[in-house]
This record gives sequence, structure tokens and C-alpha cells, in this order.
Amino acid sequence: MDQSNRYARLDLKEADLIAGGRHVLCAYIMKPKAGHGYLETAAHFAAESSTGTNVEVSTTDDFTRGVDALVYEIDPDKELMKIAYPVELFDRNIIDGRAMLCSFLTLTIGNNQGMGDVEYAKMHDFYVPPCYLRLFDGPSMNIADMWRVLGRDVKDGGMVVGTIIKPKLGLRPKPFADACYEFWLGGDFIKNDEPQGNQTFAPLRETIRLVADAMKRAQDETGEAKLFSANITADDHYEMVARGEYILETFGENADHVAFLVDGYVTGPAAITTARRCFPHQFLHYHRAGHGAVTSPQSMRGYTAFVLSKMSRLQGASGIHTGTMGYGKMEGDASDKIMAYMLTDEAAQGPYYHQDWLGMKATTPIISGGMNALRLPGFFDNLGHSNVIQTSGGGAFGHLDGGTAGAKSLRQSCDAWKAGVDLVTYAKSHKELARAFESFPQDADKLYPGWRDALGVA
Ligand SMILES: O=C(COP(=O)(O)O)[C@H](O)[C@H](O)COP(=O)(O)O
Ligand SMILES: [Mg+2]
Repeated sequence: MDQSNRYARLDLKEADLIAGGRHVLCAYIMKPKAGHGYLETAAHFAAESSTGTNVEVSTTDDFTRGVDALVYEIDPDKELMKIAYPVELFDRNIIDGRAMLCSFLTLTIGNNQGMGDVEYAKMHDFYVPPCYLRLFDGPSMNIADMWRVLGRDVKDGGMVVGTIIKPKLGLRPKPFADACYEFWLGGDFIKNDEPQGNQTFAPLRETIRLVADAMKRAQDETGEAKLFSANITADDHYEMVARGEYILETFGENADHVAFLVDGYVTGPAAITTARRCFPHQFLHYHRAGHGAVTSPQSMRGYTAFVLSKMSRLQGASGIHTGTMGYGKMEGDASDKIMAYMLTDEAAQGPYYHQDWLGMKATTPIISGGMNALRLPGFFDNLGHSNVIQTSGGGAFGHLDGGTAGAKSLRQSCDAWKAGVDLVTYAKSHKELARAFESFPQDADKLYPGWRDALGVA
């Protein structure tokens, strides 16, 4: 059944829809299955994503038609389809009338992902009008709160030098806490690797006790504040809260040095909101393991990493991983920097829409995945600043002289970039950085040809 007479309004102008302020706009790359017309499939997609199904139903009334999602633009050659969703379609909490991200996903990237006439459809961008934007929690904390704990400038406090405790799994509580202590002697911030929780060989209660003690000792030793991002990810809301409460109680006077890591793709929006609402005074660290299944450029369905990032700011993530934009080990591209700008700026341009955040706090980009001291300058050149949390797991514990030297090499690399000094030159007077060249010789050869002669390494 061709539903384009009801669910398509190609006469509508995007500028008017934005000025009207009553629609969420979504841009998809969509391809119909062979034998299905573009507009017809787009209209069916909009129907299934809002008020309709594949047939007319007798229960539809005039009000229903007033909240139809409408296809307002198509470009079949570019496989581009844009849909306007009336804000009334989206579910609101009964407890406080606020918006929920799961409803946005259920409609805009829900049943439409499995339709028989759609070859594929992937969301590349979305626009949220002010009346809907203000119903989202948004972040309560971000990097500025970390800078405050670290005693730095709260507007331009610079890179938070971080790591991920490696190995990913298999450390018992004492060696785990020892690794934390070692890194903290040179760095600022440690995160649990995302699978680390309450394994039988490393019970959470015991591990956290030892990590809290290691933090105290590292702070005493260095005279600096230290930060830890503790994984509270779980299926069960009560389990997350129990972990969070135990962790805060155990860190005691250092509880404000603790972030909570939630693996938000595998658990979904509910776990992010659990952390955002139950622990509004903790930095909410959104880890995104698994997102590549839908966000990878190879995947033609789901949504992009840009969309995932933008959704995380609405939900209230304090920070989210944005990948390394082609400079680390994970998939990514230099142009991914728009993801970071959409997270941090008051207004930013996405691939299709300009978004004004109306004063909603920024979400901090977390740069991670195969990074080390040698890769940072290129990354910062591309991004244009270094006000991010950077975590290098292998890049710290893979340093030939261990975690403390690894941490120092990362800080030195950032300092060199900020001072505009070439990394090889800086390494001549900074031994941990010099040893990072020897620790990661493949990167060194690729990025800094001639480094061996300059640093006197055979
Ligand atoms: O453990 C790591 C990186 O470890 P290492 O520094 O040893 O590579 C993180 O899980 C990845 O950053 C996730 O990817 P992303 O940040 O792209 O979500
Ligand atoms: Mg990890």
C-alpha cells in the first residue's frame, strides 16, 4: 500500500519545521529493497515509526493524523531521507514529565530496522527542538569538575592524563591496586577496563578497598589529587546502585575523586539514566563497548557514532568515548572531530543539522583506544585543543619503564604539543618521552622518521 499521500509532505521546508519548533528531525541513509519505490518505502518507514502500520486501521482519527511522522525530503540518488517527528509522539515519564531516550530510539530507530521493504536504513543525524531538548536531563558534571578536583583552571584545564588498567582481565585485587598506584605516581586518572567488575578472582569489595587505599598513598606521595572511574555497569538497577554506594563509602573523603563508568551501549539508556539520576554528583563515564556493531561505517543499519555521542549529551553523560579519529587502534576518521564539537560546544553543526544546546552542559570527549605519547600530537593538531580525558592502556603499561614512566610520557607529549615544540626535540630533555619512542618503535618510525639519530638510539 502506498502511504505517501499521508506520510510524505515534500512541500514542507526544513527551515520552517525548525522555526516551528514542534518536530524532531532525523536524517537517514535509506535504501529500499528491489521493486519498492523510494518515496513509497520512505512513507511506509515514517508510518511504522509513528502512527501507522502497513494497512489503514479503522481506529485512526483526525488527532492521530495530526501526529504522523512526515517524510519531508528525499534524494534517492544519495539514498537520503529526512523525517519530521512531532514531539507529541515521544513518551514522557509519569514521575516528572521528562523525556526518555529509549522512546526516541523506539520510534526513530525501532521497528523500522526490520522492515521487509527496506534494504537498510541508518540514522546519520538528528535535530532536537528547544521544547523537547529542555526535557532531557543533560550532564550534571563534566571535565570542569575533574579540573576543580585536580586544582586546575576550570575553563582551560588541559588534558586529563589517564589510563585503563591492563590486562583487561586477570589481575587479582592486589596487583590491580599496585598497577593503579604505579600509574598515579605520574598520571591523573584511571578507569576500570569495561569488563572489570566483580569477578570471583577480583571481588569488587576487596579490589575497591585496595584501590581507595592506593589513591590515598599516591596522593600523599605526589601531593596531587587522583581520579578513579569505577565500573558500576550491571543489568540490574539495584546492583548498580549497590556498587555505586559501596564505592563512594569506601573512597570516603575521596568520594568526589570517583567517576562511575557505565557501558551504555550494551546496557542501553536505562543504565545511563540510573547513574545520572542516582548519582548526580559523580562524573558519569559513558563507555560504549559494542557500538561498532551498528555505528561502524561498514554497518548500513542503526546509527552513527556521531548520533550515539549526541544522544549521550541529551541523556547526561559527563564524558563519552569518541574514538581516536584515526590516530589510535579503533575505527575512525579525522572528520569525527565534529562529534567532539557537538558534545562540547554551545551550538554545533552536524552532518545535516545545526544544533543549539540552549545552555545544556557539555559532555567531555574521552579519547582512547591504542593511543600513546607518540600519537597524541597528531590527534591534538586535528582536534585543535587538548581539553579532553585521554586514556592510554597499552600506551602507559606498554612503556618499557612501566606505568609511572608511561604516564609521565603522556603528560610530556601533551606539554610539548601545547608549547608548540616538536616531539623529538622535546624528548631530548624528557627521558620518559624519549623512552616512549623506544617503547613504540613502529609508531616512532612511521610518525617521526629520523628519531633514532636525533635521540641517539641504534
Ligand atoms: O580499553 C580501551 C583501550 O585500551 P588501550 O589504550 O590499551 O587501547 C577502551 O575500551 C577503548 O578505548 C574503547 O574504544 P573507544 O574509546 O573507541 O570506545
Ligand atoms: Mg577497554
